[in-house]
Amino acid sequence: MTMEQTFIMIKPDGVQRGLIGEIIGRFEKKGFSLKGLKFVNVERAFAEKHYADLSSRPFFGLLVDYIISGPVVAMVWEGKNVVVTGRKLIGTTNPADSPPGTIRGDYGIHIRRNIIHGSDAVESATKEIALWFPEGPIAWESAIEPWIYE
Ligand SMILES: Nc1ncnc2c1ncn2[C@@H]1O[C@H](COP(=O)(O)OP(=O)(O)OP(=O)(O)O)[C@@H](O)[C@H]1O
Repeated sequence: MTMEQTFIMIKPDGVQRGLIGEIIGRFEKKGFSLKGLKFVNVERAFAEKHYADLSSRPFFGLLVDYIISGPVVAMVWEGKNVVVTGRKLIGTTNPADSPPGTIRGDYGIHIRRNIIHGSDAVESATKEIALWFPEGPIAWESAIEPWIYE
């Protein structure tokens, strides 16, 4: 069975605040499967490419400054409806509108420092995974899959 994949990034504030384990734990405990993981510092040009769709927005420069301000955790997660469900685990862009129980609702306050990124559609997930993981995700099958899906 080919499963949907999404690109998830723990932003520099999430790393600095010690939320890596918490965030990975939420995706893991939900039943999603980790298919790629790297801890990296990104260069300005790379961050601009990742956020190219937002280049005309007034906050673009500060967004790029923020993303390159410290290391990030780049991940590929796999599972049924992982793009949409992953965004639900994350919450809405502004943490103030994000209910408790979501990652941004539980841990964020400021609209830019919202801890985590998740692809917003299957097509952007494919693009972002190719950008961040040109070598391709890791192919493996989790032994607990039969306990998560029927
Ligand atoms: N009005 C704003 N002011 C400042 N920063 C913003 C604003 N809107 C968005 N951002 C920042 O830019 C990022 C990308 O914005 P986008 O509209 O794609 O939101 P998102 O899809 O919820 O977030 P992401 O793409 O990071 O998952 C946001 O996560 C946030 O860090």
